[in-house]
Amino acid sequence: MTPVLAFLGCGSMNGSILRGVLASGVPVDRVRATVRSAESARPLEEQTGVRPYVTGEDPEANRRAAREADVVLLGVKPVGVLELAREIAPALRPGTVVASVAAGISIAALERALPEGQPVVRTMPNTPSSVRRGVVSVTPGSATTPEQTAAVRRVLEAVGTVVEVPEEHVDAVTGVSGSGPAYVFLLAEALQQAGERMGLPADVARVLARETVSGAGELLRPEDADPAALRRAVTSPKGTTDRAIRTFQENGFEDLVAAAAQASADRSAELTRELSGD
Ligand SMILES: NC(=O)C1=CN([C@@H]2O[C@H](COP(=O)(O)OP(=O)(O)OC[C@H]3O[C@@H](n4cnc5c(N)ncnc54)[C@H](O)[C@@H]3O)[C@@H](O)[C@H]2O)C=CC1
Ligand SMILES: O=C(O)[C@@H]1CCC=N1
Repeated sequence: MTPVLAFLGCGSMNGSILRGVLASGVPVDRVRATVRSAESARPLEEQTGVRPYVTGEDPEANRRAAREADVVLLGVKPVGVLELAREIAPALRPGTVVASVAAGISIAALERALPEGQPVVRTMPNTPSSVRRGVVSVTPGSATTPEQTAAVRRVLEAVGTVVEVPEEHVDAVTGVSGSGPAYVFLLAEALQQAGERMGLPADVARVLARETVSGAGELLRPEDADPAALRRAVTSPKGTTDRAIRTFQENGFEDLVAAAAQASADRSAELTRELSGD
């Protein structure tokens, strides 16, 4: 039997996982969702068929969804996660697994906010989950059994690739794949701007940039795809790409990407100190 999944706080990230889960064939009646207002509820219901519980109309909304769930996914902004955990604590059954998608909320902090022994899984997903092309890390809590971790893995495997990591690696995962889609979109924006600067009409530059980034992504899709080999296949010796790649490298492209990923990871660690108290 498919477990009942409750998406508490259904914005960008939890909404992406919810959409991916439904696209994988999980029936709507196995899904619960909560949002704050009727304005957010309407588009979610229209797009997914899930009728969310609205916290602004029903103060019991989060507890109601949590009570009905086998797996709860906490999807509010980091600053609200522990408060939400404390709010739903009285409604949880002992075996309900509480998964958090939040940056900066440690397993210890989450466990302190929940009833003793409550199974917890910390995850770091990304938004391509909505089209079932996410990649997500999972880290089980101290009271979480392998079966309970497997239950969360099954939910997330429906929306992408799952890796299990120790908690000390979560900041780095955040720097690479949690924030990573934004780096790729930034590249698409920059390519579009470059096209426009060279005189292309905006609509042409836009389609060239979008299709280049998403088409290149498709080539990377097979498990054995090698980005360096794919790059070499575009790069003729002394040709146009060779000149462009040299320009990237002479201007510190790899170091820039490493610094950006590190900045995301550092912010994740900083959030943990600010919000989790450990
Ligand atoms: N956006 C992303 O690409 C990623 C986000 N995350 C994590 O996901 C979490 C959510 O981030 P986003 O989805 O970007 O933010 P968001 O603002 O789009 O979504 C949060 C949603 O929760 C709702 N909400 C707030 N308080 C609530 C409450 N008490 N009860 C019910 N709903 C409530 C808000 O109205 C909003 O719709 C964060 O903790 C973030 O660290 C993790 C990985 C990637
Ligand atoms: O920007 C953020 O803080 C969240 C976490 C990873 C991606 N988005």
